[in-house]
Amino acid sequence: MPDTVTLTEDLLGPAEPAVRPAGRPASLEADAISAWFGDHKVLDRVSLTMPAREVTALIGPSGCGKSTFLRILNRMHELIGSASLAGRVLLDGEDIYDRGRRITHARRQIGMVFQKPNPFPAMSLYDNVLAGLKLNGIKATRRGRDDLVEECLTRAGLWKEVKDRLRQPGGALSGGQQQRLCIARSLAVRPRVLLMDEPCSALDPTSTRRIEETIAELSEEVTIVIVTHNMQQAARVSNTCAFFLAEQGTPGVIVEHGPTDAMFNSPQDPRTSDYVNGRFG
Ligand SMILES: Nc1ncnc2c1ncn2[C@@H]1O[C@H](COP(=O)(O)OP(=O)(O)OP(=O)(O)O)[C@@H](O)[C@H]1O
Repeated sequence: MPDTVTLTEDLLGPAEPAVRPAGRPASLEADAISAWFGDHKVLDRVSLTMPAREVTALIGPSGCGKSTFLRILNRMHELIGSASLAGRVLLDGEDIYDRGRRITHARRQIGMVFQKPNPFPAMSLYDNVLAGLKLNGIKATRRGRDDLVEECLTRAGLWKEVKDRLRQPGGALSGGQQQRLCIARSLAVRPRVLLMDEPCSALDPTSTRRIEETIAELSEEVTIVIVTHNMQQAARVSNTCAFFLAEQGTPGVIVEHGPTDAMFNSPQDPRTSDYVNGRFG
C-alpha cells in the first residue's frame, strides 16, 4: 500500500503533513424550505435555526417529512430523481445551494449517519474509518492515518473495544459497534455538522445508551441534528427540539420549536403536548 493516499486535490488543495485539525462546529439555518417528490409537496416553508455546538432533535409522527428535511440539509435530497426543493440552507451564513458551490463541499462539512449501520462489511475497521477520506480526496501520511483512526474511534466511543483488532472486517462487529464505526467514519473527514437519522432505531437499549453518550461527548466538537421517534431519547440528548407535523395530507410544517425542556414541560401548542405525551403518532 502506498504511504500516501493519492486522490484529487481540487477540493482541498495540496497534501498536508498529517491530518487537518478539527473544524469549528457550524450553525445551520434552514430558511423557508419546501420539498416535493414529483408533484407531491411534503414540506412547506420550514425554517429552523440549528445552533453550533448544540444537539437539535427533529420529532414528529411518521411521514411528516423529518428525514426529507434532514437530507436537504446536506444536499442528499437532490439525489432522488423526482425530488425538488425551494428555500435556502445556510452553513454559518453561506447557502450550501448557492450556484457554483460544489455538492461535495456540503457533504464534507455536513456528515450523515443513517438508521441502519452501513459499514463496508468486508473492509477492515481501519479502512472503514478512512473510507471517507478516499472518497473526498483527502490526503494524509501513514502516521496521520494511524492517528486519525485512533482519534475518531476514541471520539465515537469504540477505540477501547477494537484497538487490538483493527484489521478485522467491519461486518464482524455488533450492530451497536457498527453504528459507532459509522460515526467514526463520518468524523474522519472533519465535519462541522453531523446529521443522524434515527441512529439507534436498529439497536438494543445498551447500544442505544452508548450512542447517546457518544452524542453527548461529540456535541462540543460538532453540531448535531438528530431525527428520533423516541421521546425519552430526544429529551435526554437534545438542547433544542422541533416538532414536525403533516396534518391530513398537507405538507409537513414545524408546529413548534424551542428549548427541549420547554417543549416537553410547557409546550405552547396542544398538538405538541399531545405528541410528546404519547397521545398520538
Ligand atoms: N423517495 C421518495 N419518493 C417519493 N416520496 C417519498 C420519498 N421519500 C419520502 N417520500 C414521501 O415524503 C413524505 C415524507 O417522508 P419522510 O420520510 O421525510 O418522513 P419522516 O417524517 O421522516 O417519516 P418516518 O418517521 O416514517 O421516517 C412521505 O409522504 C413519504 O411517503
